[in-house]
Amino acid sequence: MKTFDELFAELSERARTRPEGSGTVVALDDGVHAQGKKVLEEAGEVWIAAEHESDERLAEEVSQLLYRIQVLMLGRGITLDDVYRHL
Ligand SMILES: N=c1c2ncn([C@@H]3O[C@H](COP(=O)(O)OP(=O)(O)OP(=O)(O)O)[C@@H](O)[C@H]3O)c2ncn1[C@@H]1O[C@H](COP(=O)(O)O)[C@@H](O)[C@H]1O
Repeated sequence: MKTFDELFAELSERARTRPEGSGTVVALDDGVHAQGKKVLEEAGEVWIAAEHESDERLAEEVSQLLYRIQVLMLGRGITLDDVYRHL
């Protein structure tokens, strides 16, 4: 189990060290356009799960959306503080 901040730290490290086999490295190399499409896709899956699926499935879809949001943030080079300033 990990928090939002811990996942961001882990993904930042993946971006820095680019380990072989990392899906995050591939997603970052795909660029911001593809990263944005993934955010939209996952957001749609969250919506569908919220209306039609179990709490467990919804939680899983939300986790994937949070992951895709973080990949997009890293793709654009913004930090958690850049976002938290607006909360
Ligand atoms: N939390 C996640 C996470 N959530 C979602 N995903 C990716 O998103 C996919 C699910 O999204 P989709 O619904 O688009 O599934 P899919 O269509 O079957 O997958 P694709 O063909 O689109 O890749 C998963 O198969 C993962 O590839 C994640 N990939 C990685 N993480 C975490 O990120 C960290 C770094 O991971 P790596 O970079 O892979 O080492 C680790 O802690 C992982 O647990």
